[in-house]
Amino acid sequence: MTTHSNSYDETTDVELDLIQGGDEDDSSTGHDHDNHNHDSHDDEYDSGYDRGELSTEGLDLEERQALRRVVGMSTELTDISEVEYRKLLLERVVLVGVWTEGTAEDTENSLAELKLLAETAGSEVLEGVIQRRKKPDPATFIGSGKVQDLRQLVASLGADTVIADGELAPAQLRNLEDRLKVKVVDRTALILDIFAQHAKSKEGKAQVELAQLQYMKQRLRGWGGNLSRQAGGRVGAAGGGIGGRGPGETKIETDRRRINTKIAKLRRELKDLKGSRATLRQERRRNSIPSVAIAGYTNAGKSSLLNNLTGAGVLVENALFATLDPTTRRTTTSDGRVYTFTDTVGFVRHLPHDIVEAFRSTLEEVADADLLLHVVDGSHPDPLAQIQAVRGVLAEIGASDVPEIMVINKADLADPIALAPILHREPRAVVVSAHTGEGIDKLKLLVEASLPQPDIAIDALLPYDRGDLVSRIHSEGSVDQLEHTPEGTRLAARVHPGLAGELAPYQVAPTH
Ligand SMILES: Nc1nc2c(ncn2[C@@H]2O[C@H](COP(=O)(O)OP(=O)(O)OP(=O)(O)O)[C@@H](O)[C@H]2O)c(=O)[nH]1
Repeated sequence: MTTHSNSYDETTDVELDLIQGGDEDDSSTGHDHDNHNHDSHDDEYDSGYDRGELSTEGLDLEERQALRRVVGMSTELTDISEVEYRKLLLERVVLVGVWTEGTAEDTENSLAELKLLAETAGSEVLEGVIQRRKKPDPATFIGSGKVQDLRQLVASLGADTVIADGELAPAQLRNLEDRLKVKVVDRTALILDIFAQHAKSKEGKAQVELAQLQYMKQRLRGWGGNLSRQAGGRVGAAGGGIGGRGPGETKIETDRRRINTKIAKLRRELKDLKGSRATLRQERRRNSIPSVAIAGYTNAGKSSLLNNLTGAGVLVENALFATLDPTTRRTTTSDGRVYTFTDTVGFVRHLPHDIVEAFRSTLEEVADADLLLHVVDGSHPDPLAQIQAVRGVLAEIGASDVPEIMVINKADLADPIALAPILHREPRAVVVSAHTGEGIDKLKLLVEASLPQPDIAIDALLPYDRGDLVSRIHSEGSVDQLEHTPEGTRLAARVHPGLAGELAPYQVAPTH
């Protein structure tokens, strides 16, 4: 990403324009690998089309009326072209970050990622500003002088939202809103908002709502008397724009007690849902079906990899956090043993703690797995930072001990020279492309070799009415010899302990 200023002065506040509008070359933003091209102010709404998120179906009556008021039309919503519609729904956003540690590039990468997050949430990013400071200003995040500059910038661009690249304390948020006169959102609220948009299952929705309520509860006091955050109060992709989706103002402004009651109710619901998920997992475990979890940074290509490995047909989107609900697919090893792949929620730098907590039961899929495929986007400018962020979350959910294979994806886009340091550090890494299929066979072999092996030798004679056990030996174990005798099927095989127990009555030789 190109910046307008090279003068990173340690002592003074330096403002960097990161995201350039209008005529600037988009390649300068350094993340065109994602095919996002939203920098222009006046066109380019195409990636929204790709994600198919322009459906007007989700709008309720109030939103339809609001939209009609805005365009001054008495016709039906469907008369408005999709592009017009999209323009009306976009929040016009200015990003602001504080560079306190690391290199300028780290801060720029973080802001570039914030831009993708904002676009995923359905915003149009007009400008990005970074201020060099020793630490964020406790009152206003950026220095008070810079707040004035930002206010002018916001006014001149006609922005309606400012997104801070960090988690704002309630007072910082209130002060910034007071001074900037527009809505202010932080990175955490933005991520929660994306999760709210993408949650599909009952469990996913409950998890997101729980995380949002926790976030809001801590900020109850900070929000009194500020700009309205009434859900549906402005035209937004799903009502209310960033920070307005999910539980709206009505819930927030009542009182802490009501929020606590709701939190308790959600926790109970989640406990029940967790129970059924655990039963399924136990069932898999009882049958000793090995499980492989696919984890990694958001947009690394986890769903694409699952599709390539299993033909799962899972939706793949060039959007952050497209998958929130775990998807499990069965597959077989080359010698016919059944095992599963589970694709789960993507990770991101500074994944809000409330999210990790709320998604704990989902993330336990990863902690419980026999093997972990850690997918890395090999074409990303800073894959090592992503690897670090993922490992941080893995540690937080107790999954550090799960044996891991690192899968460096998007080999078709990646620069082999840039991958060298990762391959050096991660000797078990496999380079693949979920798109071209490069490296996938090698990965499959490595996965098969890393699965827990059935290791109890049996020699059983199974009567012909126990064909069910014969097929289980085939799918769960490894058959060495098979013979059809007048009394039944005689099998020498290696199986897992659970199956060995069930076969005990049919043993013709002691186990060893
Ligand atoms: N060129 C290229 N693009 C890929 C490859 N694998 C995935 N992609 C693209 O990367 C984007 C993200 O892919 P997904 O499979 O949805 O990634 P994910 O990790 O499941 O994403 P989240 O669910 O958002 O965390 C999509 O646009 C894919 O088409 C690859 O091997 N090569």
